[in-house]
Amino acid sequence: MSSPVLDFSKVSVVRGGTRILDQVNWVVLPDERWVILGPNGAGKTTLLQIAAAAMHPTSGVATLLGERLGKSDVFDIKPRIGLASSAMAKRIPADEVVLDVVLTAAYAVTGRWNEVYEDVDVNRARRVLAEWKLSAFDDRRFGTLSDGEQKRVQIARAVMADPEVLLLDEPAASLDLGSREELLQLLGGFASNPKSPAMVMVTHHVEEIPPGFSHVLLLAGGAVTAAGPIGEVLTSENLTATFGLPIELTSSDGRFTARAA
Ligand SMILES: Nc1ncnc2c1ncn2[C@@H]1O[C@H](COP(=O)(O)OP(=O)(O)OP(=O)(O)O)[C@@H](O)[C@H]1O
Repeated sequence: MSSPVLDFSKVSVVRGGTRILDQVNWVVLPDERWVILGPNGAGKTTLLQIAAAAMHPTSGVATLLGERLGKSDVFDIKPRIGLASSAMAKRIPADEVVLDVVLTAAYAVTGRWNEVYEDVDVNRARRVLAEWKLSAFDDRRFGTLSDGEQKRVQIARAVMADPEVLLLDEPAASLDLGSREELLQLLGGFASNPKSPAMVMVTHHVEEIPPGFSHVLLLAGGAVTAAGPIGEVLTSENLTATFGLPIELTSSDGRFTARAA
C-alpha cells in the first residue's frame, strides 16, 4: 500500500473556547479523490486549512506528505500542496494577466515581480491553461474574468506547481448552472486521470460532487459522522445524520441529488 498523503489522528482544533474540530481521524491515499461535505460551520474549511499546512491542530497529530505538522518546516511542505480557495484568490492582483497568475505559482508568489521565467515554465503554464479550457484568456487581466473563469484560473494555478495533493475549497460556489457543469466536467476528467494527485474538495452540495470522486468525509459540529468510499458512505441515512433533517439522496451516472424527505 502506498503511503498516505494526509494522515490525521485525533485532530482537534479549539478557538476562543469553541471546539471547531473534534478528534478527527482521516487518511487520504495518493489515488483517492475525497469530498468533504457538511453544513455551515461544520469545520470543513478548518480541516482543509490543516491539510494545507496553514493551521496547526490544538491537539492530535496531522501528518502531511509524510511530514508531521509542528515537527517539520511548513516551508518545505507547502510547495508540495496545491490549494484553490476564495481566500487565495483574493490575494491575486486584479490587474495580473492570467498567464502570469498561473506562471507565478511555479515560484510560489502572487503578483509578478522580478522573476525571470524559463521557457519550460511558460510552456507548462500554457499547457495547464489549455487543460482547464483557459487558452483564450491567457492575456486577459484576472479581474476581468467571470466567476467561473476565475475559479478555473485558481485551480490551474494550484495545478501548475505539480502538487502531490490538490485541495479545493468550494470550487463550484457561486457559479451558474452552465459554469458549474463545465467545471465539474473538468474536475471529473482530472480526477479520473491516474497521473493526477490526490484530491480533496470541500462542498455544501452533493450536486457539486464531480464524477470520478471516490471517497467522502461527512462532518457535523467538528466531528466526523461518516467517512469512506462514496458508494458506501454517501447515503440518505448518513446525510440525514449530518445535516440534522430527513434527506433523500438519489444518484445517476456518478452524480448525486439530495432533497428534504
Ligand atoms: N477564531 C475562531 N474563534 C472562534 N470560532 C471560530 C474561529 N474560527 C472559526 N470558528 C468557528 O468554527 C466553526 C467552523 O468554521 P469553518 O469555517 O471551518 O466551517 P465550515 O464548515 O467551512 O463552514 P462554512 O460551510 O460556513 O464555510 C464555525 O462555527 C466558525 O464560526
